[in-house]
Amino acid sequence: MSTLPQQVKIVEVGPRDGLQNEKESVSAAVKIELVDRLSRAGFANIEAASFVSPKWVPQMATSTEVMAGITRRAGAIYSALTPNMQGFDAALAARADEVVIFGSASEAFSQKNINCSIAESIARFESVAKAAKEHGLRLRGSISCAFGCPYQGEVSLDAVADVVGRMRELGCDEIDIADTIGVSTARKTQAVMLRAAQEFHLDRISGHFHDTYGQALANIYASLEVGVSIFHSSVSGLGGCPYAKGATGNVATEDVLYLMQGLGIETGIDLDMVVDAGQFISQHLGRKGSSRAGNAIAAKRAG
Ligand SMILES: CC(C)(COP(=O)([O-])OP(=O)([O-])OC[C@H]1O[C@@H](n2cnc3c(N)ncnc32)[C@H](O)[C@@H]1OP(=O)([O-])[O-])[C@@H](O)C(=O)NCCC(=O)NCCSC(=O)C[C@@](C)(O)CC(=O)[O-]
Repeated sequence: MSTLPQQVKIVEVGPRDGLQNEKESVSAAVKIELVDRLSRAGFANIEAASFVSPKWVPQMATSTEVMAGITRRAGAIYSALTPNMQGFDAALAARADEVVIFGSASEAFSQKNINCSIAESIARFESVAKAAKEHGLRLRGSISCAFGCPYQGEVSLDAVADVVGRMRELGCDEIDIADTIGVSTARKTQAVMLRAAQEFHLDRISGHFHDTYGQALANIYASLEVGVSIFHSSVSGLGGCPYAKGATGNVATEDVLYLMQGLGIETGIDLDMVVDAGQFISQHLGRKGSSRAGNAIAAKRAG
């Protein structure tokens, strides 16, 4: 049996990846309350904002207000997506601790999501990366469609490795390997992670899994087996990408925490408080949350 990491970092992406796809506008006050609840639950890293064009993703238009209103937990990292210098300047002004440049391993998705080719996106990210270093901000690179693309289908291991290498050259502190449309399965996940690890430090690679085909937890376990120790998840399983039709939410944080608890892997996060945060946002959105563990724990509490 392979040795699993003793502790992992869970990056909570619900306030950004989770909410960005909601059709009805969610007020800044609700987003702030959500981030604050997650901060109190113990997350060391929360993706709280996205400084993208409001014409492209209207739900994220309140990002400045959200960043100004949250109560920051000492030492925690609050991240924001920044596709270009306009986004970077806004993130800097909003006191983001980490900026996220987001590219793709698929040419077709790159065009749909950020309106440029992969090569153009890397050129655009250069100035963002340089500015992040100058201002002492952490820099994260996110690579969409590393396991498959809704527009072009297959994405090769070499295509993923190429973008990982480019993100490394830009000076990323962490690189996310994202299954945007949740199509991967366990062995494929391991192959992609191991290929990415030929280009970048394994302990700074994160797995970002959507649960569209119900494989996210299996993919996380498979990633643990090959030594990945950073995972993204979304409270209550919120989410989807506006430019990946049919993609469902990220893997639910409650489910990931329940898995880690069972495996005896330390996360530093209070599962009960995350369940409460999940109930809070689900009630606000007027629907039942999609975390299996979250719903089971809430039902057990209710007797
Ligand atoms: C990248 C652009 C801006 C290019 O969009 P563009 O139209 O090519 O950009 P442009 O430079 O020509 O600017 C057009 C307009 O957008 C404005 N603009 C330009 N930049 C900004 C900015 N930063 N903030 C606010 N406004 C901005 C700019 O000011 C201008 O406004 P106008 O003059 O027309 O009024 C656009 O394509 C965009 O915003 N895309 C964002 C798409 C997005 O947010 N997708 C979801 C996040 S990625 C994701 O979810 C995947 C991930 C990370 O979770 C991992 C995974 O699961 O795969």
